[in-house]
Amino acid sequence: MIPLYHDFTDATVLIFGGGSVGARKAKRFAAEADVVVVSPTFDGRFDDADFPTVERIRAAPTSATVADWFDRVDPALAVAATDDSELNAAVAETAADRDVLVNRTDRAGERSVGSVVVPATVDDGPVSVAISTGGQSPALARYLREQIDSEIDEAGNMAELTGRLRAELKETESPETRRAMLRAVVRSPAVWKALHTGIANAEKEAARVMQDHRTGEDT
Ligand SMILES: C[C@@]1(CC(=O)O)c2cc3[nH]c(cc4nc(cc5[nH]c(cc(n2)[C@H]1CCC(=O)O)[C@@](C)(CC(=O)O)[C@@H]5CCC(=O)O)C(CC(=O)O)=C4CCC(=O)O)c(CCC(=O)O)c3CC(=O)O
Ligand SMILES: NC(=O)C1=CN([C@@H]2O[C@H](COP(=O)(O)OP(=O)(O)OC[C@H]3O[C@@H](n4cnc5c(N)ncnc54)[C@H](O)[C@@H]3O)[C@@H](O)[C@H]2O)C=CC1
Repeated sequence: MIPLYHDFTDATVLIFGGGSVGARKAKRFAAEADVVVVSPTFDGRFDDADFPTVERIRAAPTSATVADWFDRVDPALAVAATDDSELNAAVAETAADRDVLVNRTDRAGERSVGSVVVPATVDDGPVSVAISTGGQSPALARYLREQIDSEIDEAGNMAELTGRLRAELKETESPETRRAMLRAVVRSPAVWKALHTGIANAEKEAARVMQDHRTGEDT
């Protein structure tokens, strides 16, 4: 399995199963995609006040009718999240036939081409860290996510700050100098510390680090 980030803007994700797992995946994908959930029953968390907008269709597809739902919805990704492993298998098979990505939630191994796993993720602004245990231990993925979450405080602001500096330095510096300066800024404890007190302070500290670097001083 090779990690990739996939853009789901304007794409549809079709989820079979409206239980707790279907709800978790629906919430995840609704951050970007149009989500359609097909299920005879829906978990209470679909009614939570902060639950994103998803289309709920009350129906119980069978292995014979799964393909009709693919025709109707034309998804970029299908999620098999029912508690019926035969139906989940039919979803995976139909997706494979149509070159549609598939996330099978009731399987940790025996994946086929086009299958994806949903990692545990930490987001901070434009920064996102994804953790997979290769399907071995989702509980560990969750634990590591919690650890990393507290460790990358301010990473989003650091990304925005160095993103801006990077654009500026592209105009003025050689690639070698730019790389050395940006590496120095993201490694500077003083810049990380300054981020906690506001972006303006961090900008000043970064300018100092870059200047020190330009004149060859130790940063
Ligand atoms: C293969 C994968 C397929 C996929 O869903 O993409 C998969 C499969 C299975 N999960 C199972 C169980 C649990 N899953 C979680 C939690 C998460 N599971 C997620 C992903 C994945 N789960 C993919 C692999 C990711 C990887 O590579 O590590 C996370 C990371 C992302 C998300 O789902 O959003 C999310 C944490 C989100 C977060 O908190 O950040 C917990 C922990 C908990 O709930 O506290 C438990 C109970 C403890 C345990 O069993 O470990 C079972 C057994 C079901 C049964 O008992 O029948 C199967 C099927 C099987 O193992 O056969
Ligand atoms: N990947 C993961 O992170 C996890 C995966 N699982 C797996 O996911 C499966 C679902 O787990 P939960 O959501 O907790 O179960 P659940 O029992 O809460 O939900 C199952 C849902 O599937 C629906 N369903 C049943 N037949 C259907 C059909 N023919 N078409 C569409 N929907 C149908 C049910 O109405 C229900 O809403 C479990 O069987 C388990 O194997 C469980 C825990 C975590």
